[in-house]
Amino acid sequence: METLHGDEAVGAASELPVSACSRRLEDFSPDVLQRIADAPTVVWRGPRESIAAAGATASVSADGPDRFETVRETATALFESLTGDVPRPARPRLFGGFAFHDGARSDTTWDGFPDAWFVLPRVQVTAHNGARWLTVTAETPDIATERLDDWQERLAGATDRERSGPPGIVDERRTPSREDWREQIEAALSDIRAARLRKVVLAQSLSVDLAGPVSIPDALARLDGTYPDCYRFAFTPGDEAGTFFGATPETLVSLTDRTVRTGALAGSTGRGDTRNEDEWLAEELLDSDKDNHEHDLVVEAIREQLDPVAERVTTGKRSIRKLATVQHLETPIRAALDGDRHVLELVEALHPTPAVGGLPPDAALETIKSTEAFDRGWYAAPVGWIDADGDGTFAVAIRSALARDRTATLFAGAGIVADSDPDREWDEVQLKYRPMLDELE
Ligand SMILES: C=C(O[C@@H]1C=C(C(=O)O)C=C[C@H]1O)C(=O)O
Repeated sequence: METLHGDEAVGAASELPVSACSRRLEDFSPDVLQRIADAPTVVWRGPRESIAAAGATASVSADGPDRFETVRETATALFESLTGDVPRPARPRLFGGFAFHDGARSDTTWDGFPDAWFVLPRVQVTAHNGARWLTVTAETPDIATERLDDWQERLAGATDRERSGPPGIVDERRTPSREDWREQIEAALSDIRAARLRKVVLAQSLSVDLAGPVSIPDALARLDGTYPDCYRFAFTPGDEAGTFFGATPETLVSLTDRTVRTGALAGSTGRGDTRNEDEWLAEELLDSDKDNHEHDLVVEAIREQLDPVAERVTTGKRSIRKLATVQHLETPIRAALDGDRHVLELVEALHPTPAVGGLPPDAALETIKSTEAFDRGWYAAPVGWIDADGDGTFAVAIRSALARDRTATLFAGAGIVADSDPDREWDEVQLKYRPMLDELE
């Protein structure tokens, strides 16, 4: 495996010949690869396609503020040296993600997850529109063909097994405590009143000890059922790193050719126990000045980032996005770009949107860093894929957890604006833990 780091990455990648080949597969269970492959592994499931991948023909990691550019340049060089004819849905892609902050780490929770890490998998299984493909990459066409035969056999030979349930939680630690949270929110509110901030998204972390290890394939299978229109993802960069997984409703950006799909998702309430209560909560959210303000800031910021690179930016109708435990205000945003751009240029411009960061961006990031007593790592940061055309899809990695051995760390946050109430925001964060907690307890 070729591991490329920082500045060396671009030169090394362009010298690396890579061959890809692919074959249609008959029926097999989509989570087989995850169960039988060693790290690194990746799972990426969107509403329209489902991908599992393993091994590394090449990988790139980068640190610091240049991490987007390093990955973009390395990816471009790597794809230039890629040969082989593969049907579009099965095309080889680089999968990976970024850390939320570009500064130094404040603890060891995220060891094994660089500030940026992307992998060109050796083996990739793609399900799209009812068809399945096995794609492999290798240093030479001969090795690729051998690998294709080998993996086809291994996948066909894997037997089904019983699914396990959630492992169960034996202990938990919350950061911050409820009291500290109140103080943090009050401090943010006073910055908002003093006009130093307009909005800041403050997060919490919940570390749990488990009665046993989590089965990520089984957790994802359950998340598929509960969150079919979310991005379900799992990244395991190495043996020791653990797995960062989740089911996020939030698209950061999806680029196909010159068409950008994104959206604002901000402003939250719970789900009702009855249909009437649920509708009442939705109406209240649609009418809430506080939530509409919180949401407007996100729409405005995304439009502002896209305007300089777009011929046209269009904003759709604001509506309610209902998820199993929360409902959000959502506005779809589309843009037609004024020229060819790499998806990572857009990722860099958009991350973090005020849905997970705040406004003004620098003041909000400083507040987050000085307030949160844990490292966000990859939480609320971009995760997704890039292809040879520079297209790709990135989601915002919320509703997520980092699982390692018999522990897991969950993360969730809430947007603080004038009129936010610390106790309501606390409750909102607890609802946002639910998707991951339900997989653990
Ligand atoms: C920050 C999170 O969610 C974000 C914050 C929201 C809000 O404050 O209303 C809603 C959706 C997300 O954009 C999270 O789930 O951790």
